Amino acid sequence: MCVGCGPDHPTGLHVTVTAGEGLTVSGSFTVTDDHQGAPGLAHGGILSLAFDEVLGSLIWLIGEPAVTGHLETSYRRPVPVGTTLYIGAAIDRVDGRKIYMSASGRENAVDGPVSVTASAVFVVVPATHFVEHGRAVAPSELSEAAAKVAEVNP
Ligand SMILES: CCCCC/C=C\C/C=C\C/C=C\C/C=C\CCCC(=O)SCCNC(=O)CCNC(=O)[C@H](O)C(C)(C)COP(=O)(O)OP(=O)(O)OC[C@H]1O[C@@H](n2cnc3c(N)ncnc32)[C@H](O)[C@@H]1OP(=O)(O)O
Repeated sequence: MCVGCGPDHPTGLHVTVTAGEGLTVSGSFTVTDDHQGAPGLAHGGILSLAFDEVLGSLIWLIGEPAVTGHLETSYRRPVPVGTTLYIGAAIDRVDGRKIYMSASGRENAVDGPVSVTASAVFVVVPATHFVEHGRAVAPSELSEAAAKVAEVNP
């Protein structure tokens, strides 16, 4: 039910992500009427969510739980409803618990015009972060997340 990636979320972004070379991932999502801000255009906050999701996926490559500390988004072109945004993201450097990342999103093709760029600092946290700070969750929810780590990064 993740609003970014959950396949069963009725109005979520349904972002899909694939690991690339080195510490990179590529993701995509299609902007629907559920993601609209101004008539016919994607809401900027929704686009920011898409970047949080794709950037967040990078943590599965290094196998350490981390959360978004800082996320900065630049909107360079309006993104019409119906667009598929192709987002490439990379870990630029790691400094202690801080993971510096960047990403860019292109319109309708991996080499399409750049619509949005973003940079972020994720901060590594203990796995207990999610148990201590979240609402009570069924153990299966956490084990499904842990299984996702194993699937990507055996
Ligand atoms: C491998 C096993 C995995 C098992 C996992 C199990 C379950 C996982 C379950 C689910 C995960 C699944 C998916 C997640 C995917 C998508 C979600 C997208 C990501 C998000 O949507 S996630 C939600 C939004 N996010 C938050 O909800 C964060 C709230 N916040 C905090 O929880 C704290 O605020 C925290 C932890 C950030 C820091 O707190 P803290 O006390 O631990 O850290 P501290 O202050 O000691 O800082 C240590 C160093 O980070 C620097 N630093 C700190 N804050 C910074 C900032 N904001 N910007 C830049 N740098 C910052 C300091 O400057 C210092 O740097 P230095 O060491 O150089 O001095």
